[in-house]
Amino acid sequence: MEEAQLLDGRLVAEEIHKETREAVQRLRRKGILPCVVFIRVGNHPPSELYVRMKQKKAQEVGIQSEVIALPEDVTQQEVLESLDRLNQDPSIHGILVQLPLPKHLSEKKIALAIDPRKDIDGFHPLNLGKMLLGEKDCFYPCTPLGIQELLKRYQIETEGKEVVILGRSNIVGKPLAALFLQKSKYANATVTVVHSLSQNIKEHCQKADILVAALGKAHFVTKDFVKPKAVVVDVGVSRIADPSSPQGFKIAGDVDFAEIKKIASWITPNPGGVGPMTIAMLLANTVKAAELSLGHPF
Ligand SMILES: Nc1nc2c(c(=O)[nH]1)N[C@@H](CN(C=O)c1ccc(C(=O)N[C@@H](CCC(=O)O)C(=O)O)cc1)CN2
Ligand SMILES: [Mg+2]
Repeated sequence: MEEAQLLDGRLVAEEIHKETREAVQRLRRKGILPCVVFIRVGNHPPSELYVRMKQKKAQEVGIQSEVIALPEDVTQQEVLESLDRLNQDPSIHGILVQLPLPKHLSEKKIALAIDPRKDIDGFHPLNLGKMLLGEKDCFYPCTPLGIQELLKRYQIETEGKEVVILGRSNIVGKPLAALFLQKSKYANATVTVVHSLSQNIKEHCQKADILVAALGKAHFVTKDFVKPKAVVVDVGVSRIADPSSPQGFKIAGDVDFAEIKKIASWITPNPGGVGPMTIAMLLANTVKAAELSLGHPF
């Protein structure tokens, strides 16, 4: 059997960044300079890396950005005060608080404190609710949006397909299920969400035409989970020990790529699949926020 073709997230993300750069130029001609603020709390090396990556890409597409690095022991009140100030500032279009947060901070209260019109992560309950209803004048979470966009750019149809999602996180599994259920192009799927308390996990996965692994367990999905010719999307990232690498670790996806690429029809590499798409959609959402600030309230 032929090997799976790659769903190249890096390549597609670059295409999207190019479109974003053009949109930024159009906004600049109208006197709007899109601007995003990234808030990071404490010292969490992966978060530091992801925020740096976001900032670098923002700069490349012409979006102004600022990072606010708050100490590990910042209080909930101080975070809320920073958000309040950013909400009030009309020169700022997008606000993002990098997750995960230290235990003493409430992700829920923080998501709720971001003005939904600046919530480029799409984590505010208003945006999540609107997404569930299929509204468009809102923000969808970037990883689910990136997965759908990746399938779209490779013209992989989802209509009527069995989509199985492994993992029910608030930032990937749950919103992705809502997205694929919509009555729209690159949705209209039959969606199953499988999680740690599900029974017969492997059997559910074996039925998938499109299998999305988002549980964060290195190489959990082995080839016996995958139907021949299925489309496999690998979201999870784990850092696993690797004495041969200078950092002492390497990135491992949820999927056993080497084995599954022999039976799938399409597969995302990891790294180089969903991750870059997440950042591309984030900057696209930032442009959307700047466009909405031109006077389309929601
Ligand atoms: N506020 C948010 N927090 C988090 C989100 C999010 O969407 N909003 N998602 C993840 C982390 N994340 C973005 O923030 C993210 C993770 C990974 C990548 C990425 O491009 N990874 C590279 C590999 C990089 C490496 O580790 O060496 C890849 O997949 O190729 C982008 C974004 C949790 N927090
Ligand atoms: Mg889970």
